[in-house]
Amino acid sequence: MKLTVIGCGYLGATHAACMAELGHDVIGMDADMDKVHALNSGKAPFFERDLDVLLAKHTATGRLKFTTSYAEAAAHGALHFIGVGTPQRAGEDAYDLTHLFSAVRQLAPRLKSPAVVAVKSTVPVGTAPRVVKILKEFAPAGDEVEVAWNPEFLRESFAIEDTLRPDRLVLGFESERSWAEAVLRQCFGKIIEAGTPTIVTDWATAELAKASANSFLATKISFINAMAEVCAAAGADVGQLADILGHDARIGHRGMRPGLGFGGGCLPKDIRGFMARAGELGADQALTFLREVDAINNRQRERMVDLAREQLGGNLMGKRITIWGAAFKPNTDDIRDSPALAVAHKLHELGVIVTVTDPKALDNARKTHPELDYTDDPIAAVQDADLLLHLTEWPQFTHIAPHRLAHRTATPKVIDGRGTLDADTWRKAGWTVRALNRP
Ligand SMILES: NC(=O)c1ccc[n+]([C@@H]2O[C@H](COP(=O)([O-])OP(=O)(O)OC[C@H]3O[C@@H](n4cnc5c(N)ncnc54)[C@H](O)[C@@H]3O)[C@@H](O)[C@H]2O)c1
Ligand SMILES: O=c1ccn([C@@H]2O[C@H](COP(=O)(O)OP(=O)(O)O[C@H]3O[C@H](CO)[C@@H](O)[C@H](O)[C@H]3O)[C@@H](O)[C@H]2O)c(=O)[nH]1
Repeated sequence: MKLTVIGCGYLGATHAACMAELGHDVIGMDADMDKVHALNSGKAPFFERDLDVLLAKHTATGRLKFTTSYAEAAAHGALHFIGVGTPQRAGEDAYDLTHLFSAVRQLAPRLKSPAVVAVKSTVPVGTAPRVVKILKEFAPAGDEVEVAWNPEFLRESFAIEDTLRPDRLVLGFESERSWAEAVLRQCFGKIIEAGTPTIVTDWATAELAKASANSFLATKISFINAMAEVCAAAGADVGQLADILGHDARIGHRGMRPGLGFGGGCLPKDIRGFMARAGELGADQALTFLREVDAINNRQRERMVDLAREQLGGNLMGKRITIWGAAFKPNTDDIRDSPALAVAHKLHELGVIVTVTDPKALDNARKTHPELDYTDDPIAAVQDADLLLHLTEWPQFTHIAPHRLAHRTATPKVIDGRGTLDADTWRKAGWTVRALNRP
């Protein structure tokens, strides 16, 4: 099939490459010329495992190319996925849908023959009819342009795997057995034939599927972090507690790792956007628990700063703290709402000399946080440090032998914010070890 993907960021570039991998003839369209240039030369403009391999493979075969031109995109085939960003509005909880409506507004006048516009961006429930209204008003093909809602559940760092082998496919349409459904079933044919649960539903349910999935995931993380706070107060071990809970198949071990909490371009803004939308719908009471989920999450960052202060004898001013981690989680260069950088920034504000290291996210971090010091080498980073904070659990950090570090520091003290360092080994290597919310 000939199809396009409009918006080629973390989601869209991955989707475009994976659609080519499925055998489709794909044009990715993005407003950012530098991104398009990188993608056309077979390079991802961000770090996602194996994406470069897929991009190089399919830009070479000619099955995948990228453009900044809406005209070129609109003229290429009849299926247009939209994956532009839907960030949080500055100073508000609600979504900023400017990019989405702008993309639809620019695509619409160029749709001269029947087409399907399949939206993947995460949105507040009730957005689909607003997209339809723009298409009806501006697309020459009018009613022959159908809208499908195809929420995306991929996780960064597993983006290709999650796109090609998703847990489920959700396809939302205005009516049963529409042309749009046939088109999307053809597009995802290989995935559907592989036995992927495929749920065909209405627009609103498809939109809500995404908001509620991310709310559940965020709640699970904040639940275990709330338990961690209680464990800390009661002298219990939250690591063992999480393990015990996870053996109950109804709870499960996944997505319940206690620590510094969630960040990234999705969970934080999606729970806030969901609350804002519920408020508009008069259903705000239903989601007040998400306010607490958000508060528990943000509190872990404050607790980390408090623990750092405590480890430094109550005084942060002028101290040197090294932070392992800038990305919001390992195996990505994404620093959107990164818990590690939030802690780094707060410590800097409190007068600490902060040095940050990360295997992939330093370029991004330097742009948004020029106030911090950076170094590529996690071992050199601890030179003369009064305290080391392990805030993003990259395997590169976990694999460093602590005896190689202790003598470099001013005082060999570490706080593990992700619970993945082997405390015994570190203690044997001469370190004072603390973990967030653990005795
Ligand atoms: N990143 C993820 O893991 C993920 C997973 C599932 C869903 N989502 C959702 O997907 C959407 C995109 O997220 P992302 O992380 O890829 O964001 P991103 O910021 O990485 O990418 C968005 C891209 O859209 C482009 N863009 C913006 N306005 C445009 C326009 N008018 N025309 C063409 N291109 C335009 C930007 O240049 C950028 O490259 C969001 O709604 C997000 O919530 C993201
Ligand atoms: O047990 C856990 C699991 C995750 N996290 C943190 O939670 C955040 C989010 O992690 P993860 O869900 O792996 O990353 P994302 O790539 O943000 O993916 C989420 O957000 C995407 C965008 O909406 C969705 O598509 C995915 O299904 C959803 O998992 C990160 O900061 C993690 O460090 C924890 O603290 N404990």
